[in-house]
Amino acid sequence: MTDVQTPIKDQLMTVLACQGLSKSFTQGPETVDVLSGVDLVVAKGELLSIVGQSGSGKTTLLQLLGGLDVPTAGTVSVMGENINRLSEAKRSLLRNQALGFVYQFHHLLPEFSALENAAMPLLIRGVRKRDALDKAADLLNQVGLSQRVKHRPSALSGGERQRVAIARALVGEPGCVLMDEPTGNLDAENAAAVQELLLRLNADCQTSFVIVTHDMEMASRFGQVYRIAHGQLARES
Ligand SMILES: Nc1ncnc2c1ncn2[C@@H]1O[C@H](COP(=O)(O)OP(=O)(O)OP(=O)(O)O)[C@@H](O)[C@H]1O
Repeated sequence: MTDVQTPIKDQLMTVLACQGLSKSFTQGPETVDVLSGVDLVVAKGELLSIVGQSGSGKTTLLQLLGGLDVPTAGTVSVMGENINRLSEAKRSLLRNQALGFVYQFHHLLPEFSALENAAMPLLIRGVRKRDALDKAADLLNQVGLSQRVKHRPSALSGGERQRVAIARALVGEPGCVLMDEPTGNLDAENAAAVQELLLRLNADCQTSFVIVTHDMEMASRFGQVYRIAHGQLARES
């Protein structure tokens, strides 16, 4: 289903969009309005970073954009499909094919190796195991983990686990990758290598990136900077 309010040209170019997105959390007698009517359009090949104070709603927005949480109001569309109107099975398929994720908790599968974890989106998609593992090995190499492919998550450091999650997010060549503090746990050298990899993929494959970061230097390298404050998302001038 396509969004009838969006012109055809924009639909073709838009990989991810939200309109009037609101989210409130209720705990006991208190309701907190975290997001209040957020609009965002991510075009194919666009690099975009989101900054804001701790607790301002950055992670909440990424969760909603990735279809991992349900908005109180508003819509999220991925490749023109309103994800909250899809069945769970169709939403999972669309997420697998169109999006990559690096969230703060990396959700690596503990019983699988780094290589298998990184290959997981392709294995789920039904890609031949040998091809999936080869592609995953290439990405792990690019994030500096070629010596750790057989390790399980429990035998990896926090930064290494983060890099496995980055390889997993990129392995399926999604149209758009959502990243929550992707270099937060990394030393300067590895953070720089990851940034270069993301920028290269953006240039070579037209991958779009939405990156939440506290690092203003990284934000400024990642295209347009948006700031969340008081439930609103605004472009930094
Ligand atoms: N499941 C939940 N139930 C209740 N409140 C929640 C829930 N998830 C988030 N919140 C609240 O929503 C607000 C925004 O949280 P969020 O994690 O999106 O902030 P953030 O900008 O990502 O912060 P940080 O930079 O510290 O990671 C916070 O005040 C948080 O307490």
